[in-house]
Amino acid sequence: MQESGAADGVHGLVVDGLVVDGLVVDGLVHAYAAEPVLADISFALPAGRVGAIVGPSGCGKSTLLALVGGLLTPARGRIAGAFRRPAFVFQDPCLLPWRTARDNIAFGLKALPLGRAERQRRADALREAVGLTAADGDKHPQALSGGMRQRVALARALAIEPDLLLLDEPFAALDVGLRRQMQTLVRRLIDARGLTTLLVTHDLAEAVRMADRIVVLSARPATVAAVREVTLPAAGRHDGAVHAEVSRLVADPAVARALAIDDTAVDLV
Ligand SMILES: Nc1ncnc2c1ncn2[C@@H]1O[C@H](COP(=O)(O)OP(=O)(O)OP(=O)(O)O)[C@@H](O)[C@H]1O
Repeated sequence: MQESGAADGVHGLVVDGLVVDGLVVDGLVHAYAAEPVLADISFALPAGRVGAIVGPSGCGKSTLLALVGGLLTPARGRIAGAFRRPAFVFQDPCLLPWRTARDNIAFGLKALPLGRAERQRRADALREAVGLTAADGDKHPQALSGGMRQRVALARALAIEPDLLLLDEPFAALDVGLRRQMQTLVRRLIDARGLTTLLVTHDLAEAVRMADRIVVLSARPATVAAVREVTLPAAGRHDGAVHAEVSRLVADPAVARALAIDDTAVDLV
């Protein structure tokens, strides 16, 4: 692989003479001090698709996401893609407690050359898109439920019109019913924007519900144990179909080995 277009700030990759459009992670290695975390990570994600990263606890999933989003610098390897504006959503919504929901959503827009009225207009449109009422928009975070706070965090991430969305266990703190609602909502918002998205999750069913491609990491120091396509159409991810797809994945020896799944653990996913 060779990089192209670096001079104009666009980092496409040329593979066999073709420019690859999307995210390419190539031979990534990372360590914290002397502790190796990622040993050799390579995978690609086509533009506009959703990738999920799954793997055993502590294998380096969040570290990989932070590297892709530019929060950390890899010891070796590279990340390529024509992305200029990544946005993160974490498990903790990290809202400013002294600002209303609407102002939290509008916060990132302060960096753009927009007047206050336009910032508020955009924030209101996103507030509505994530299912919050005008009255919710006037509330401070402590007056919102956990699910509502996560909707604000999502709207804030989308407000900057990112070209890469990075989701780190965004629904892990929500109860099951709410998690399903949020998975459906987020996938709909991603599809409407054609937004390239990488999701870290410990939940294989969530990966199947939301992603087009699943990257399975091994235990630390992590390598890529398997990359699997989700074969369900985005519109057909009802519980039965998701369960069947999860069963197919856990029966896959490379996936099962990496996630340390045996027959007795299938019901846990
Ligand atoms: N800032 C840091 N400094 C030192 N070590 C770190 C740091 N962040 C993470 N680690 C260590 O790196 C390893 C990978 O952590 P990371 O959070 O990336 O894994 P993970 O797969 O996302 O974990 P989990 O499934 O538990 O959420 C862990 O051993 C963790 O303790």
